[in-house]
Amino acid sequence: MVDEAAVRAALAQILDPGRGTDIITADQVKALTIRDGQVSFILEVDAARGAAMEPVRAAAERAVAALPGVERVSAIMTAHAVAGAPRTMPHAESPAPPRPHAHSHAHTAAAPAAPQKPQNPAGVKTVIAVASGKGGVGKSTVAANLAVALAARGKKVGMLDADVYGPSQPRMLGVSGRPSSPDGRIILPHRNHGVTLMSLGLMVGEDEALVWRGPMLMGALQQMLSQVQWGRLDVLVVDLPPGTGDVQMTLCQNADVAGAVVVSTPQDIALIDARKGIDMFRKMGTPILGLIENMSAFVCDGCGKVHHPFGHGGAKAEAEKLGVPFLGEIPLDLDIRVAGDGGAPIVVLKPESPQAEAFFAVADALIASDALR
Ligand SMILES: Nc1ncnc2c1ncn2[C@@H]1O[C@H](COP(=O)(O)OP(=O)(O)OP(=O)(O)O)[C@@H](O)[C@H]1O
Repeated sequence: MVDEAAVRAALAQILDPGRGTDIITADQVKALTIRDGQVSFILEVDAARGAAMEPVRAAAERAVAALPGVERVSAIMTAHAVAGAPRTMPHAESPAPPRPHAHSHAHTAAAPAAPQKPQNPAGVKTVIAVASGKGGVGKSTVAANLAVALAARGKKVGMLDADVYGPSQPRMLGVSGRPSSPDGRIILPHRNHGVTLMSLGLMVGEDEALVWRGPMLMGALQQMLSQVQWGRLDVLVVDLPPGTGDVQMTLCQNADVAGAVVVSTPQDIALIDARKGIDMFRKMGTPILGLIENMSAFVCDGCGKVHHPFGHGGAKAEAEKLGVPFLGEIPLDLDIRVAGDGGAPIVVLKPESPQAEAFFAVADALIASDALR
């Protein structure tokens, strides 16, 4: 297994001729992620030298690919924010998305085309990502309730379940069965609770998705973005896998993401991870629409007292510190879990409940933001 130190050591051999130092010393390598032999990172470059840096990016990718235990490398360049400059310089990877059964293929570096702004799927006005730095903080629960709350407010809503390591939206939105494809290319999504849904879980089953390898996952995500007949949508909510990695990058390269909503519990450790997530989106040039504190307060059934099992207010304080909007608190509540796990989110099941109100408040905050105008 390759580790971070080995990857950094390999990258420290790569010189940026423009600066005269190696890319590690120049602190140009960001968001380094290693997962099961798959390495991804961002190479931060000066906007003016973007094209000239492609050989450096390719060399960095090759250096890491040569390390024992590395199966695939994905390095993308981002430019420092300069007014009017492109946000991300996509590399040309797998333009034709493989079918779900396609064999994994080695990643090869290719020269980038002129920087271009990624396009949203046909008919989709706005794409919003729901992310978390850490697993199990309730990101999918929040995404599902947010989607149905936005639909209840009159928006045309789609949900793309890109949580490829544990696609749970079919279960949460009460949908099952493989989507049909009349011509073998266009995929017809399911629809329930006013939300149009597509999930890798519907194509291959929750368990099978777990054993997929990076390139297949990336191809499947591209396929879900481009081949699903989403129809006209005001907003496509994308439920991302936890953490920072390939899926997040692939999404930002393949859609014009209006912004990311980051879900965290009030705990320190979850917040540290949320911070990393926020950092990655910022590096990708994706705006942060706000932070949501999930599992915030717990109202005891017996005594009616409010408890804070994971602490309280951490996300709000963190949002202030990071200068991102705080979108609201969602209580830790048995009904939220039972409803979500049963296929009808609490916003659908008990729309008048205080728990549903909490989700509606977040949806309203988003509707009021620039992203959904
Ligand atoms: N506010 C809440 N109150 C009670 N239970 C919750 C709440 N939020 C989420 N849960 C429950 O916690 C579990 C994990 O939630 P969920 O799957 O949404 O998390 P996740 O962050 O998407 O996880 P993963 O990253 O593993 O996909 C689920 O059983 C869900 O019903």
